Amino acid sequence: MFSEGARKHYSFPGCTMYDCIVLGAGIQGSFTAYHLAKCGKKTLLLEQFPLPHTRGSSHGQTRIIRKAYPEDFYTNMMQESYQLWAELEKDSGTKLYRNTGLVVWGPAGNHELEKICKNLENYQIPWEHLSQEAMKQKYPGISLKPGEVACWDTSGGVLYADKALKAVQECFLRMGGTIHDNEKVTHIEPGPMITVTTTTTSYSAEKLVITAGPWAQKVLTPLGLQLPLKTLRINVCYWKEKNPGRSDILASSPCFLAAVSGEEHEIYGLPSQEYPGLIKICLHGGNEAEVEERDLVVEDPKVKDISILCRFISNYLPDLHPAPAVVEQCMYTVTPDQNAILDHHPLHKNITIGAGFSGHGFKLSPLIGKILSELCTGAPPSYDLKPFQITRFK
Ligand SMILES: Cc1cc2nc3c(=O)[nH]c(=O)nc-3n(C[C@H](O)[C@H](O)[C@H](O)COP(=O)(O)OP(=O)(O)OC[C@H]3O[C@@H](n4cnc5c(N)ncnc54)[C@H](O)[C@@H]3O)c2cc1C
Ligand SMILES: O=C(O)[C@@H]1CCCCN1
Repeated sequence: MFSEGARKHYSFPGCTMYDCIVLGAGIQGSFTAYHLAKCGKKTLLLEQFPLPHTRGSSHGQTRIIRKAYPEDFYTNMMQESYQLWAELEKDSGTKLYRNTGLVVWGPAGNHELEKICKNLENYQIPWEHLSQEAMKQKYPGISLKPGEVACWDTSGGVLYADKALKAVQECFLRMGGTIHDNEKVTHIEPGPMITVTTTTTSYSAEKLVITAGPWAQKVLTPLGLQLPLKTLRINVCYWKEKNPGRSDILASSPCFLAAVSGEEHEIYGLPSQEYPGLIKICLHGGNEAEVEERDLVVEDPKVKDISILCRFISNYLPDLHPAPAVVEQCMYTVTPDQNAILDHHPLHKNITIGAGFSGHGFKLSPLIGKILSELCTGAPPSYDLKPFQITRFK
């Protein structure tokens, strides 16, 4: 180990030293690097692709933000996450959040829906119960079925995802951080001083954080760690009005989550943003796919996501064409319980891992970055991390 003074001057030939290296400049790695730089750590953020890119999980213009969660720890964490988003808006001078409200609907008595309402109530977050009739008044374009009810989370809305990623990376650079993009990490040599080799050169650091998104398992296998992560290819679908400008679905749509009876997966939607005249509605799920091979669709998909969505549109949003107008792709990395992994490598304690955000990690990312930076520097964690520990998997 080097003393603080020695460290400033020491470097292996061709091997620059940092306090911390963060592998992966998606939203989680970028926020981790930002928090590390905020703590005064000399931090390098490494990214395999030229930035910005669309091959991982953090691209695109929009993501849902909400406090409505069935798990109370998420509702609790979202309170601070909203504050951190507001701080980033202020620091970057960029608007990143649009408050549209969020509707969650499902059959009356649905267990998850009841837990959501209970959490909003317990945390004193303004919310409303909406009957089928009340929904018809508020959102005539959404047609609930008899026996279905909704919960209205007033804090819900849209995060401008690509602007957020750019903003956090710019703030990190302004604090003295370093980003090297177009530079893939090809080897990690663990030890008290970790050596990270890339396609360009080598670096060393006392601490490493791995936030590799759908590449996480590929990075962790050579480090002797197998995690129960699955990578899913998600079809991001945009839908058009049958009579453009005639219904008010595009103008007044909230964000929504729907638990449809008889369907295994949730469906979600966001107001029109990316493509004028189109609204984004997707399945919270997809088919397993290797991240590098996601464009090579060879077999019949197990999850018939597009047909499920077409059926849903016909039943619930009859003013829209029941066939997608645009389909794009994104990747989920899911764990068996859909909670992320935020933990140290079991053998190499100076390596911290953030993985498996299971399709809902964007809204939490300012806080995830803070938690990963705490794990990395050895500061006491701000939250109980039991739901995120590796040891929960047998
Ligand atoms: C369709 C879709 C909809 C979603 N909707 C929502 C939503 O509404 N609300 C919400 O909160 N969340 C949502 N999410 C989830 C959220 O977007 C993800 O949880 C989040 O983006 C994950 O970020 P990440 O940094 O872990 O992964 P990524 O963004 O994939 O970042 C990982 C990075 O690591 C880099 N990398 C990997 N290996 C290497 C290597 N060897 N060397 C260098 N770099 C490497 C990759 O290139 C990549 O840039 C959604 C996700 C998808 C796909
Ligand atoms: O994180 C969210 O709020 C949504 C829920 C549905 C799937 C996509 N992500």
